[in-house]
Amino acid sequence: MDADYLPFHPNPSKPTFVPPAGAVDAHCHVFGPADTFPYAPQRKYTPCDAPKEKLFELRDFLGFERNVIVQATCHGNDNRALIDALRAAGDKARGVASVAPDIGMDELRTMNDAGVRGVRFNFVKRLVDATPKEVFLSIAEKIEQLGWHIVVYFEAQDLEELIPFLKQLPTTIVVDHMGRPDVTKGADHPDFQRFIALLENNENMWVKATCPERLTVQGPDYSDVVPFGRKLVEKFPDRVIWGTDWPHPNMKSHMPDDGKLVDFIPRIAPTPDQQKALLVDNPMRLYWS
Ligand SMILES: O=C(O)c1cc(C(=O)O)oc(=O)c1
Repeated sequence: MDADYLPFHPNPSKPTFVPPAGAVDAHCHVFGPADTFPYAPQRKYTPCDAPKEKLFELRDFLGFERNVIVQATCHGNDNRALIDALRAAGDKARGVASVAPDIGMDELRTMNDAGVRGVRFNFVKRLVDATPKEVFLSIAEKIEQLGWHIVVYFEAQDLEELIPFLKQLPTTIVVDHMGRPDVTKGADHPDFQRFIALLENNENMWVKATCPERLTVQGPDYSDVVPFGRKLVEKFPDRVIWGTDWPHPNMKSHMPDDGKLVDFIPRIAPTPDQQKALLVDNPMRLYWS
């Protein structure tokens, strides 16, 4: 583990908010264990181990029933830890993989049988080296045949340049972590309004109302992130999903208490209908239908 790497919270608090029956933690990861599933040589960080057993324990403790496990960049295109976790969870988990452009349809079908339903395209420069757009487009063509979708992780300042590429993708697209807005600019700032307009004009684009702990500048009550999450839930009630982002890679300012992250949900989705759509209906439609 990197010297300055913060491990996940050792004893998260029990949330006050009780998720509705069938709730899905729709963005989380498994790391290693390194002696069984080594981290990728080309990784840009070395995390602590965060095995599937700990993820499933947290799922039950927080009151969720299912996970969508997203391949993290520390494992590169080696999805073995993800597949292992999916096979252990059976119908309680689905996955989003990271694949190389030369992957065959047989291997994709095997991943689909294990519960993979999407691939991830990462544009965050501190996490990955750039991938040529045509490489991503060739992967998109293959996974479209399986009915999979594409999760995209980018920073707000890169959005403008990415829009033409995003419009070329033939599948549903799910944007990680609210598109990482600069919360100091406020939810009415043109930057976030442009992101809202992009989703309004592209019905195939979904968004994750996740990671207040990464976006806040005020600190662990995350109040400066509430307006952003609430706006997305109000504008896109049937295209928004939520997740813990456990085990929270690369956190520097603090390590979030996962119970407190769950208590963030009613602040951005105040009504039971919004909570059911965010936590059950939307992720079930995207990953279990
Ligand atoms: O902001 C991050 O550092 C981060 C990294 C990864 C990953 O390494 O895959 O995934 C995330 O959802 C967030």
